[in-house]
Amino acid sequence: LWLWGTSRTPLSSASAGGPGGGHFLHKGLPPGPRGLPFLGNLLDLGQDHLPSHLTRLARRYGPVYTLTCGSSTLVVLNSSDVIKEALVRKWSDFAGRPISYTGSLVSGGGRSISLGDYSEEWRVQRRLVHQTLQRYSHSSLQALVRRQALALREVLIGYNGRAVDLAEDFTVAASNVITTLTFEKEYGKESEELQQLHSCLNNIVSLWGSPWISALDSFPLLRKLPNRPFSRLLKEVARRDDIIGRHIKEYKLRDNQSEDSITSSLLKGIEQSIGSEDGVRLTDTHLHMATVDLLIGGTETTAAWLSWTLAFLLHRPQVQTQVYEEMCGVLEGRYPQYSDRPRLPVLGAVISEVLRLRPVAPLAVPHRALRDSSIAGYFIPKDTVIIPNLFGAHHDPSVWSEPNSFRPERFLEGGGGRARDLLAFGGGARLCLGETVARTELFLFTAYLLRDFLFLPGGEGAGLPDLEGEASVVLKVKSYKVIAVPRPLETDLAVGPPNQQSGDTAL
Ligand code: HEM
Repeated sequence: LWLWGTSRTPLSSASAGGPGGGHFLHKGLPPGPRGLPFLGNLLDLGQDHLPSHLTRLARRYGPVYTLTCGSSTLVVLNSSDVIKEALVRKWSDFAGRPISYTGSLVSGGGRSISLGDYSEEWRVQRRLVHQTLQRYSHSSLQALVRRQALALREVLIGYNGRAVDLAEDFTVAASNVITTLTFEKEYGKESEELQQLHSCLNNIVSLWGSPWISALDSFPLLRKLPNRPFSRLLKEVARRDDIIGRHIKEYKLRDNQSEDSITSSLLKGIEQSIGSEDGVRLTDTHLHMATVDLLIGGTETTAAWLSWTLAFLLHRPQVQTQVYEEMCGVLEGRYPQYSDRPRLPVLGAVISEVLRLRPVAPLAVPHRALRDSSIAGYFIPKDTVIIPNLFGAHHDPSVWSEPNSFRPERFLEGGGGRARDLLAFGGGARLCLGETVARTELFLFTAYLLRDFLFLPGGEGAGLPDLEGEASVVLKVKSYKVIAVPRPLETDLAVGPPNQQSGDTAL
């Protein structure tokens, strides 16, 4: 069950009909599966792998359908056409976030970028962070990611060919990119400070996806009953605020603050907004919550994507060889730079295909209709919650041939895959704020890893990773082990991974 927030959409009496035998909820709203009295479609929304379940419902009810849950009305979008119509073409109608009781408690009263509703204050906060990220991307981002990629290389060499789960190492690498961006701090894997920060942020994300907490938004009466997961969530939020508050305080006291860090840029923005006449006044809470946004949005996502990439490459080792050979041919022994992308199309195709098959934020973040509007000709009343099912759009058989197979070649010339139908970062006013950072990381981390190591399934008789994964707010691969064999420095193209499996991997 996801956090939908509360929609105030009026529900009129239901009447049977609509494609796939769905029922109509509100004059003009898209039809959808019939729900239970009072509970609505709670059972659908409580499914284990929700993105897959919503995708299956789309086969029956079409690319746009309605679900209800308590007092919430949700419209689920399942194709790239309808998602682009709502998020990009009609962005100003659908740029809101659900008004949510629990969301407000975890986001400093809605002052975070990801959960804050669309407002002038939100726009200024988002613009400041975006501008700083763009400036940083032009100046220091590559060097920062390269440093982390080389640190990761040392960690992998230290494993000495042992079978290991790399998920935590990927988290440390991605997290160091963000902590450097925000308050110029890097950590080792053993750092207690880092462990505390991560356990706290991870707990918040997993509790946030828990049905016991989502239910508080859809069924307000439940707020009066004791709720242990909710009490834990509030405790973790207090711990998070304490840790981040301490970091910001330390940063403010430092003499040598970089002009480019998000914190110094936001501090300047706050100062300026205090004297400005446009009525927008940013506060320390905006700075605090923007830091939380970047840490939560920028760590587990990138780390999960790296784990997915290795998992798929273990299933199709010949693709790993192709990427390696391509780099050997183009780079002549040097490490890649971001500007090498056009000359490394196979690597680019792998990145796109993993983003397609496993968009790590599979249902994006719920949107809210700011006014009455329409999608695909259906009437969408103000305050309806909109769920962009990116996972569903990326598995749409009318757009992607063999949608369940890992086939990077579809993104090579003549392969038929259209990058414009990829929506892993969302779109419009709520487009992922860290897309540039993420794309630099995906490219450089993957290129460095595949240039320096041959990855093999972990240990004698080890099976290949499970590719279904576990879907919560972030879509993660189940834990698996891998062996990283260092490549010879002088590239030997004759040596590639053993051909364990040929042909496409049907997932
Ligand atoms: C593979 C990596 C990533 C993917 C696939 C991804 C995807 C997404 C998606 C789908 C959304 C929701 C868009 C919507 O609401 O329609 C989002 C929002 C966001 N992402 Fe990312 N993301 C990634 C990495 C990052 C990184 C590295 C950062 C930070 C540096 C970041 C920061 C954010 C923030 C702050 C938002 C909220 C934007 C808003 O509400 O205006 N993400 N991301």
